[in-house]
Amino acid sequence: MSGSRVLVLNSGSSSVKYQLIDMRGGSRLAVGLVERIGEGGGSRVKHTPADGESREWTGPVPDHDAALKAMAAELDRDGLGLDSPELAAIGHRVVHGGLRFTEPTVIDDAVLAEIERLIPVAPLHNPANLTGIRTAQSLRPDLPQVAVFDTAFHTTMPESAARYAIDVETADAHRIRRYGFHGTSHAYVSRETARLLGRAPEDVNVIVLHLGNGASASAVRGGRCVDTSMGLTPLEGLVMGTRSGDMDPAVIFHLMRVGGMSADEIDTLLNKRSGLTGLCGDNDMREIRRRVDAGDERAALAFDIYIHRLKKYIGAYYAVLGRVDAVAFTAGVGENSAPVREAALAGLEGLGLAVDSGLNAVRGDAARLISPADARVAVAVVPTDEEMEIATQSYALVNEECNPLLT
Ligand SMILES: Nc1ncnc2c1ncn2[C@@H]1O[C@H](COP(=O)(O)OP(=O)(O)O)[C@@H](O)[C@H]1O
Ligand SMILES: CC(=O)OP(=O)(O)O
Ligand SMILES: [Mg+2]
Repeated sequence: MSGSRVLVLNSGSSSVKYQLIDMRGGSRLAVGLVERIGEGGGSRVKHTPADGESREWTGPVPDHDAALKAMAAELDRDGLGLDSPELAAIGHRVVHGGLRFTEPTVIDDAVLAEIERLIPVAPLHNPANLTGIRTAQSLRPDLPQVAVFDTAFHTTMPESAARYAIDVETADAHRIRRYGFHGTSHAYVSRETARLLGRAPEDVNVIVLHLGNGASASAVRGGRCVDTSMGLTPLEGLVMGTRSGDMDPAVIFHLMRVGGMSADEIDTLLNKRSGLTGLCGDNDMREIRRRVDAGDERAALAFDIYIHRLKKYIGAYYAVLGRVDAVAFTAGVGENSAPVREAALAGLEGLGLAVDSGLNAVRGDAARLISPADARVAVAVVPTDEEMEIATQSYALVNEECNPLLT
């Protein structure tokens, strides 16, 4: 293998994020985002080459295939086209890998079929991931395509955390268990937190709070995940932008029997019209905080419900781990919202958890501590970098596959 560049694709339900990374030195040659895919003329493309101005346009991007072609055209304009011999691999974030995929995997027809089979348990994500892979294959059929699975990091969870307390035969027949998601981020952030503390990951217990549009918490003991808040699908756990997180499953029967709703309608309700959006009409934490500060009661209640759930998980994972060295906040909300971080830990001084309000208010892109100097448990803001992690894992895998001494 001669090339040293990896293109990373993170295809979501209505967006594609991409980065072209040179693995010699780890520099990002281009970073881009196609969002609001399929929303008529309202799609937006933003492309930033490392050595040039950002380009931004809005216009029709009808589907994920078109989004990837728009990305390819933007890369071409910078002389970074997909036909470059410098490209060593394309790395794809794939959300659901079931139990089969515990490691990054070179994609072949059997891998594609398995990702497709898992669509019912990741209906918002796996279809977009598949389109990303198929379009990338059509653009560069000769290049290794690598899948890096959100579920992989969580496969170390013990059965006591991974199983639901339902009839074992029924669960096994349908492979119903807790898989967990955002694993690439939880792995990266827990490792970076150990580095920030100047300790080996094997010696550190961390509660990672990945708070983006989708949100999940995990308990990481010595670098291995022992529990996480998402389950069979990315619907369980924390209150999210548009997803409900935990609730009594009987709500679903009630909505069917008494509310006359179909399974598909309830699926849409819980995945797309719930969470912060369902509670107050907004899913963006910036807007919610603006409304809270202006005295909006619905936004204030939505914020309180979000924080209450988060605090419950922090307490639960404290108990699961027994000893906690650090709590790490990451992703869009975790990295940027000082009010969320402060409220989530308020009143937990008895657990050794506290936030220094001066440090918490400082903005920045680097991993940093926000707990008081004498705190028993470190509290950190650790920006996640799923793309670099996917690129690193993909590049390592294709190099390994090319090394005759290793095969
Ligand atoms: N400056 C900010 N302050 C508060 N929240 C923010 C800020 N910037 C982004 N966010 C939140 O982060 C969310 C997006 O997080 P991100 O991790 O990018 O999500 P995803 O990867 O799921 O698209 C937004 O919906 C918004 O709620
Ligand atoms: C798994 C998941 O919820 O991903 P995202 O946060 O990208 O929607
Ligand atoms: Mg994300």
